[in-house]
Amino acid sequence: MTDAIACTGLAYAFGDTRAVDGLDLTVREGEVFGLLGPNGAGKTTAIRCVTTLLPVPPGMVAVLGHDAARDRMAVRRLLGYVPQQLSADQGLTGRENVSLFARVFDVPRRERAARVAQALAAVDLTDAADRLAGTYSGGMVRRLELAQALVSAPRLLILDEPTIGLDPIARTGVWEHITAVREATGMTVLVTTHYMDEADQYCDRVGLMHRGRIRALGTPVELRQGLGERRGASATDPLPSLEDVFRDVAGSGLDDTSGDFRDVRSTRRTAQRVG
Ligand SMILES: Nc1ncnc2c1ncn2[C@@H]1O[C@H](COP(=O)(O)OP(=O)(O)OP(=O)(O)O)[C@@H](O)[C@H]1O
Repeated sequence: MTDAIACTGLAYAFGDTRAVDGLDLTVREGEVFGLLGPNGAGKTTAIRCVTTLLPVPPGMVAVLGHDAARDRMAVRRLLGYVPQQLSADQGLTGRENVSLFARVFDVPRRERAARVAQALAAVDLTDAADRLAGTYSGGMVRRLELAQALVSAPRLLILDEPTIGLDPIARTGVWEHITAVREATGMTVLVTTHYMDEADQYCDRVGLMHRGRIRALGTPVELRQGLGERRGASATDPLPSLEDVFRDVAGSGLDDTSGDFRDVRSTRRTAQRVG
């Protein structure tokens, strides 16, 4: 089976900052894969390389068998992307927002209305579809963005911190919709999150990224058992949490020196606008 994403020695630098530094990563078709890591680990940069928004040399990134450098348009057609920054226009209704994406992604004119309605229904926004997005709650806005990404029926859905700034109930709502769409369509989902409990509950596999590379990879249970064994825990001891694994891998990455001004500013701005 072709992998949904294959990154081989992926590297990307902003000046002297090596944001992604030799990333090897395979995401299998049909799985929900969580990319975790402290602020500044390189998650968003890696995602932007996969989505072709940042240019990479041939051979570093393939999406469903298409090289991101050689076959950029094919890659773009296969994926739906919900960035950290909000992409919905608050002056348009939910339906208008999704229709705009349908046009941009060349959904055939005859099918457009039905596909827009289907995408809105998939995220439970049918009743609110004709209200201005500016009147939506934070959770509804995130679901609307999910509908925008789904309307082109992508085979790979990429979500950068889809639940940031949401309350626990809205977070659960977003995840339940992601899970339901994945089950209905079999699409692959790559998601970044800082919420370890979400990764533990909803991701089939997770990769912990630190300083531009994957430092641990596996199912949440495998990673938690692995840490338990390294600590010499007995079979009856409770498993360490995914957060313990994260601290073990990222170590100093979780102290006050992780990330920089830009990271804090962008995270706050996103959280404020969603919340
Ligand atoms: N446009 C840019 N210009 C300069 N440096 C950048 C730019 N984008 C990212 N960086 C730097 O690259 C590194 C990786 O950033 P990136 O946003 O990929 O991390 P991240 O893991 O997504 O972080 P977060 O969890 O805060 O979103 C950081 O040191 C960041 O400051």
